[in-house]
Amino acid sequence: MPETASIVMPSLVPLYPLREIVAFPFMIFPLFLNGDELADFEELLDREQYVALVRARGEALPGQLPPLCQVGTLCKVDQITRLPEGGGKVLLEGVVRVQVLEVSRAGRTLHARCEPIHEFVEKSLVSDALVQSLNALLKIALSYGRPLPDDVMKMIDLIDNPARLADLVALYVSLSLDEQQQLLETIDPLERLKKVYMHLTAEVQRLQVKGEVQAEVTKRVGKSQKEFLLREQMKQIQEELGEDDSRSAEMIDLRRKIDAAGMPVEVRRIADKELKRLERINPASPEYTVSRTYLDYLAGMPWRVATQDNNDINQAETVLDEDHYDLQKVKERILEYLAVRTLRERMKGPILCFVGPPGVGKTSLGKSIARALGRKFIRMSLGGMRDEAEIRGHRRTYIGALPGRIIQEIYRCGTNNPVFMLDEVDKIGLDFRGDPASALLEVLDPEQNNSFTDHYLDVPFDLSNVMFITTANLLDPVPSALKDRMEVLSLAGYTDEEKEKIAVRYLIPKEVEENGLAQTPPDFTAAAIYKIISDHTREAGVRNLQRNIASVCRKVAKELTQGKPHRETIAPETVDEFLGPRKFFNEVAAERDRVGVVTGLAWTETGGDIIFVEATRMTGKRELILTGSLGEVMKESARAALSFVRANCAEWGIDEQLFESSDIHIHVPAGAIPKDGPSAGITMVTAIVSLLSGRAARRDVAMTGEISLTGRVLAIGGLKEKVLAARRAGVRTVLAPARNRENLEDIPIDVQNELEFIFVEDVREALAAALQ
Ligand SMILES: Nc1ncnc2c1ncn2[C@@H]1O[C@H](COP(=O)(O)OP(=O)(O)OP(=O)(O)O)[C@@H](O)[C@H]1O
Repeated sequence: MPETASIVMPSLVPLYPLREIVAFPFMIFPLFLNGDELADFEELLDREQYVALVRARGEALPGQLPPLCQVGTLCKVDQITRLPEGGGKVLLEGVVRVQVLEVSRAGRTLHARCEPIHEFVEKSLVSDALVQSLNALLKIALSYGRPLPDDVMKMIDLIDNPARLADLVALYVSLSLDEQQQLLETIDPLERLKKVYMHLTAEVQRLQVKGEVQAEVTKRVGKSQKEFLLREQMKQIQEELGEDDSRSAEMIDLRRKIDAAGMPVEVRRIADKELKRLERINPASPEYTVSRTYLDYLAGMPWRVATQDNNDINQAETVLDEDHYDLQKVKERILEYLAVRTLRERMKGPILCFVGPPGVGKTSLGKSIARALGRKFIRMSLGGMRDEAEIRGHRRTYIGALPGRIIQEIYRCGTNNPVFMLDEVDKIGLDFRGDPASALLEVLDPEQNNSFTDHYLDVPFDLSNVMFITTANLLDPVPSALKDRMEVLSLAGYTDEEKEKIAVRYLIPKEVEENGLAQTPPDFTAAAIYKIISDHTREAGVRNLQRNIASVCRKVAKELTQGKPHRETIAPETVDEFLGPRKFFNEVAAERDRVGVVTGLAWTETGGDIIFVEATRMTGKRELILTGSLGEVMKESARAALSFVRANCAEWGIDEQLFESSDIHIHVPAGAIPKDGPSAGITMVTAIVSLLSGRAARRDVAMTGEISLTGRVLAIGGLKEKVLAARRAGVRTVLAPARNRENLEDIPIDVQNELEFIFVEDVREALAAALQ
């Protein structure tokens, strides 16, 4: 590169106006010219080696000089290359700044009288600091992505002349043509260096902001792209590690399931997060199974799957009638319930609760409701449930944790609006592991169950479309908070006649079909059915009746396959033959009347039953002994009975002294079965009076009623069940509280006709009727 000091300027130099660039000293640059321009340029040079390149701020007006700047750069022409497509490339090298003193035109060429601008730089602390700062700043710009060729960077490192450094760096800072020209015109090198420094600082700031914006944009826009890339990379890593494709296939499958599950947004977010976690877990670790099972549950829950309801009430009525005999009141109430549900889209209505002894059709009514509505049916027993987690599930932090039974059943059934029958709400327990009843309340309460949160699932699931129905054998033990939310429908039990009809219309066809006898159905005679009912079953419902019919059918099937003659008719003798000796006897009819033994009527889980209250007396010290698994209430009613008899003993000719010298023992046999309730009061009074007065009690008179200390007889519950039990046991007369007279209408007419009913207000009336 020529040194500026060595240049001897000719008096006139060719001048070439530049429009698109500003030429700087030390700059090596090409100038591309078309054919005409090249011809002009060559004419201009006319064997000269130097040319002054000066910026023109616009086109020349005809006959005038172009508007030229005052400062330009004297350049050396290194090479002219003609290009094949026409025109050419002139390679130039900046030598020195020149001040243009005068311009002259000769034809199409310009010449100028110029003066070189010599720069003298004295090195100083300021110039050193500026050079260093500029160097450092350049490196920062470089780190922000400002492109700078390696050799230029090296060159910059070597230059310690501020004037040259300023000119060189100026070439690599983004500047407008005007800014470049200004720099060219700044003669003081330190001043120029400062300006370059300012421009570079501004550029670094721009780069920094641009970098931040870009990073933000990349973060947002590129997230999915990044995920894609990462996933691809992971796939490659897995392949290299030899992990087979089945895992990625499993993930794809799981993702597809999650996509198809129709989860609410919040749940979807959790599922996606869990899936990402799963992808990172080693499939051999137990954690993998835990996470996988959880995702299976999330994806498998019927978030949006529901069956279409059939709202045709007439059709529902037909289904209920098809499946069940009688039960008019209950069916009527069910239909009303369904009708209201149809009219009101989202009924926050009561939960139906079927109460009654086993085998009266509670479960099968639930099934029929599901069939009528076209919904799926789930049945779940709450009996003996003590742990809240059985309903609400365990948190996933527990090893082997699973959702509660409610969510499990919904998951299994695959729709979010099944008919869900919760059996035995009266048997639900409570202990240190929590209160399942309160968890159940959350499930059943229409106010809260649209966001039921199972501990395992840990996200809310809407149970408000589920139709819950509960069943219980007895209503009393049902927790009152639950009772409040339920509408109770009682199913009391059947008379023998009803049972016979149920057998003929429903149970026998069902069992015949079940046992493969549809082609050759045996004909059960009415007498045979009655025989099964009275000799082989003692129940309020028809469960055992169905079992015995099934047993008969199996035996017929066995004979048929053994090639024995086909039994076309099942007569009472056939029943004897197939089912063996009778299992139940008419205790009451068979027994003789005794002193101190009285027939009572009790209401138990299995319906009504007869009990015997026995009283006996020993010499002693006025002690009352009570045995037979009696509950507290029953014990109290025994004490009240004794007090009443003692207070009024003269009425029945009993010596008061007898109480002073006696211990009285009251026992209620079937001692293993717990008994409770106040309704045996009247029976206890009768047993004590019978014992102490020596008058035998009529065995075929059965009684029920609570007593007050004055002898008033108070109302009791479950009269229908008790009456049916009395009839089964062969009782002829039923003594009941006068206040229960209205319940008589629940009792079938044929039963009413068969039994004598005595409604009493005072226990004395009962004594008169029962004692001989
Ligand atoms: N009124 C009826 N008409 C026709 N079949 C009946 C009737 N009542 C009961 N059944 C039949 O008796 C059988 C037992 O009934 P189900 O299982 O519904 O009793 P449940 O009351 O639910 O007993 P549990 O309390 O033990 O669950 C079923 O096969 C049912 O179809």
